[in-house]
Amino acid sequence: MRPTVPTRLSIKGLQSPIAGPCTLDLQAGECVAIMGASGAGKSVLLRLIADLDPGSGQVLLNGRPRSQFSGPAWRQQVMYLAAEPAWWADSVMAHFLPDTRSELLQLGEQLGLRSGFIDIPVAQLSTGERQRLALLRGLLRKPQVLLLDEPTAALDEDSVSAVEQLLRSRQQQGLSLLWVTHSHPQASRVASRCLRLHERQLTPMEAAQ
Ligand SMILES: Nc1ncnc2c1ncn2[C@@H]1O[C@H](COP(=O)(O)OP(=O)(O)OP(=O)(O)O)[C@@H](O)[C@H]1O
Repeated sequence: MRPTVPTRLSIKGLQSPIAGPCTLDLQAGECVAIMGASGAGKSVLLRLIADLDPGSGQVLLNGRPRSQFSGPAWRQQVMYLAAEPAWWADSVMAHFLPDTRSELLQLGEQLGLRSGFIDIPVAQLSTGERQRLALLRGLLRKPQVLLLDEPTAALDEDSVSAVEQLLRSRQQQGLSLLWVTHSHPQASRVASRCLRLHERQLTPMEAAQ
């Protein structure tokens, strides 16, 4: 008998005036891609799941309702990574805990960030460098679910591969991903299932179309 994979995130009838009602189960270590036209509501849906926008319906993490978490505790576990990440200080390290410095350097190298990136003011990093840095900022907080909003939109091919490889290795450790992308090839590379958001509803689609 195959071992049962636990349900990591369970979404039931989640909706706002813009998206839903949506229902979806995400298993531990699973990646589900979400596609859909510009303006379909993909970012809104991720923000609803992260409890960043008001809505109704149920979201559970490992069977525990979101209502039992504080907002910050929920978002540390079910983390939204925006397409345009926010920065609140000039220095890179101000966005990370001091004891994560060596892991940050090692992961930065793995993602192809230039040497010394840690000491460069955030504003002087390129868009693609900041996008990778935002991903590391999220990963180093050890969430159980990452809600990824076009995480490789600003990246060259090699960096896209490096990001996909790093996330795949985290999935093997149990991290679950909801991955918004406009790229069918990427959806078929990274996801076990692909859903389309259209007219407020999520429907299954073939990843490779
Ligand atoms: N806070 C908000 N209040 C009102 N309308 C909003 C808000 N945020 C987004 N919208 C609207 O909701 C719709 C969906 O926006 P959303 O950003 O989720 O689209 P998307 O599918 O992620 O698009 P893209 O692929 O271009 O990033 C858009 O029409 C947008 O203008």
